[in-house]
Amino acid sequence: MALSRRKRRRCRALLLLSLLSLSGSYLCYSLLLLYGAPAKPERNAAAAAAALARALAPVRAPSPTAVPAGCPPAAARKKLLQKWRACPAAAAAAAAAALPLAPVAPARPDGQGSGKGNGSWAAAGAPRGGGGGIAKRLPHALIVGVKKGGTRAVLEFIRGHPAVRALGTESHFFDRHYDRGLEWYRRLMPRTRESQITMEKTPSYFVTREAPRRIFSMSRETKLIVVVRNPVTRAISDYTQTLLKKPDIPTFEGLSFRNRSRGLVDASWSAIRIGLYALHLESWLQYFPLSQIHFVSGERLITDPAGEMGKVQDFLGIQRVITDTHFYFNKTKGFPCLKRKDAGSRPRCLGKSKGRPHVQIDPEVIEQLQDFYRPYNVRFYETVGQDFRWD
Ligand SMILES: Nc1ncnc2c1ncn2[C@@H]1O[C@H](COP(=O)(O)OS(=O)(=O)O)[C@@H](OP(=O)(O)O)[C@H]1O
Repeated sequence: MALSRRKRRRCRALLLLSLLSLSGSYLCYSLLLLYGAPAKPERNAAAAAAALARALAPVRAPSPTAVPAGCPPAAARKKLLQKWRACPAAAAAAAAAALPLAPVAPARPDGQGSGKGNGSWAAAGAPRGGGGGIAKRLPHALIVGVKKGGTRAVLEFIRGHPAVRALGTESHFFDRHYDRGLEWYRRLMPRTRESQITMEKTPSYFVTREAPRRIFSMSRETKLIVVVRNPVTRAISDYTQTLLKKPDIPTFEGLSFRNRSRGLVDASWSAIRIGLYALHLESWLQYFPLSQIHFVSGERLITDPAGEMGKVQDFLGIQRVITDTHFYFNKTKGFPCLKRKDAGSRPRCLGKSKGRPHVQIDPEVIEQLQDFYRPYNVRFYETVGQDFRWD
């Protein structure tokens, strides 16, 4: 009798155990079904391609249908831009939703990258190569453009931050030297602690078709900075530089137009082509969400360097260390310069090739080019959710 009671107890225990294991398996399967559903990257990629094609096809006559869901359509350009400013989160969300791969950096409320000081850099983007101590690491953030936008100023200003180390020269890895391999690239970098950000700037990346894919394959977490400037002023700056190197080149007007009287602009000339920001941005948005790209206004960088650099620091997720106290306006140069660090050191202005006088251009030519760029600019403002006021 006592034995059969023991047997019964054992049976009950066994029954209980089987029930528990069955419930456990059921719970696991439910969780798998709930969260583990495989993504459909091909469909997302196709949707991204379609969304981008829709957004960029009517470059000459921007259509309000390009406004993402959540932002009411508007007919007038000004209104359209106001709407975008009113719902930047929707703009960022639409851009992110159209992308083939999920964004890594958390979106800021203004749709411009990660939140201010949101934890250590290492947490936001693990350094690659070299372990935890002082080592050369692949860049976490890149200034990818644009040529003559003010990229040197941004790099020189940000490298004054103790959490940033930057390569001083342009490596041209992702456009000219990609075949040398990532290890070659890494070796070019300055040594950093794990908590520091490694940066590099090469402005030609922005217009290099393969650059977004290559940078993405280095790390999808790479933060991208683009310094943009009125495309007409940028083109004149670019031309001024070329003219100094090759004084025999044709005039700016001659290179800008295929037929000036008919207003046919030659967009195959690189000085003009680089300024078609909306078109170049298309390639980047196929790989990176808008929240991972920060746009610096080249104009505000001159009038309010601390303000623009504050936003760059927020984007990088580092403390606002570079502030008003770091800058002074150098009247002789006509540009902001970095203050002396101590009484013995010299104030630091950028070199002679930065902020030089431009070649004089006929105001009518400037107006024609402004007209040419206007729809591209509008498309660019719409895509990034910011009005750079180049008109
Ligand atoms: N603080 C300060 N000092 C000097 N220059 C400044 C500064 N901030 C922005 N800029 C503008 O930077 C323009 C050069 O842009 P980049 O550095 O991107 O040129 S480059 O592509 O690396 O050649 C340069 O263009 P130009 O004025 O045409 O020379 C400047 O207008």
